[in-house]
Amino acid sequence: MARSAIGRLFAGLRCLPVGNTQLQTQCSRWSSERTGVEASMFSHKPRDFSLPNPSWGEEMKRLYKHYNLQSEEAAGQGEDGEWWTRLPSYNRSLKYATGGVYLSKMIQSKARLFTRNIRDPGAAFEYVLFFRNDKQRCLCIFQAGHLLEGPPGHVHGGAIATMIDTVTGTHASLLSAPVMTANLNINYRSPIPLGSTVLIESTLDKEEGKKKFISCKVSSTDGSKLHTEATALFVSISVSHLLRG
Ligand SMILES: CCCCCCCC(=O)SCCNC(=O)CCNC(=O)[C@H](O)C(C)(C)COP(=O)(O)OP(=O)(O)OC[C@H]1O[C@@H](n2cnc3c(N)ncnc32)[C@H](O)[C@@H]1OP(=O)(O)O
Repeated sequence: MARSAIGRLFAGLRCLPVGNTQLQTQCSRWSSERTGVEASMFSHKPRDFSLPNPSWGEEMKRLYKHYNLQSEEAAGQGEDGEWWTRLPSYNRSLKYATGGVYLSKMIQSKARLFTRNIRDPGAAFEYVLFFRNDKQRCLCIFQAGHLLEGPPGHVHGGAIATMIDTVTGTHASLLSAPVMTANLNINYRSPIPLGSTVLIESTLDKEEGKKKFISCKVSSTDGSKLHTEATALFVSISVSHLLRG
């Protein structure tokens, strides 16, 4: 399938070197023309926010180790797709992919990904995403920081929606970037305690032309409690759609 230029650029962004050969192999399939894009995007090596930091609690670290070990083992064996692959995560997009002919140069240079713009580690969104190609599933380990409070002691519904959009949006982007969220339906079943770690899992339900239907659930790490359920629709867009403003 032909990829749009901006699709290749998004793919290039996702495929920055992370020391994971499996991911790089996979990425080179997603983006056959990434050479040159990586080097020109950043003047220095960007921080990968999906790596552990001192704010991570025991449960976050335990789950990260569990899935990352599979990711590393798979990379070592040169296997592709049958294991979880950790997805790196950066806090900025390409300046010409931030969209909008009305953006000033100042705003373009300061634009940062919403979920990765708090300097204080652990204060807001701490998360790491893994992808399993054969099962078409994304899994996110999410630790909700103190700045995400909604009801006392619990996570804000908008913050939960943000994470669901992030996980399902990343999932849809892996299928065919670039995409935009057209519809997001959320059922909040039980509150998420602030500071806790939860699992967010997404599954591809079906693809229809430009449309990707993805479902998602947020649950406690032992699987005993369902916090949130959602369905999302993503629509593939063209370069001109982002540049329209
Ligand atoms: C790294 C972190 C990843 C995070 C990911 C975050 C992603 C986001 O949050 S994106 C920001 C929020 N989303 C937006 O701002 C999108 C605003 N909406 C739009 O730009 C457009 O309406 C857009 C792109 C969704 C669809 O427009 P367009 O490309 O013209 O598609 P269009 O031709 O109208 O529709 C295509 C198909 O989708 C369907 N569709 C479009 N919107 C909807 C909708 N809201 N509900 C149901 N179906 C819809 C149409 O019916 C059509 O179906 P079919 O092909 O069967 O006839």
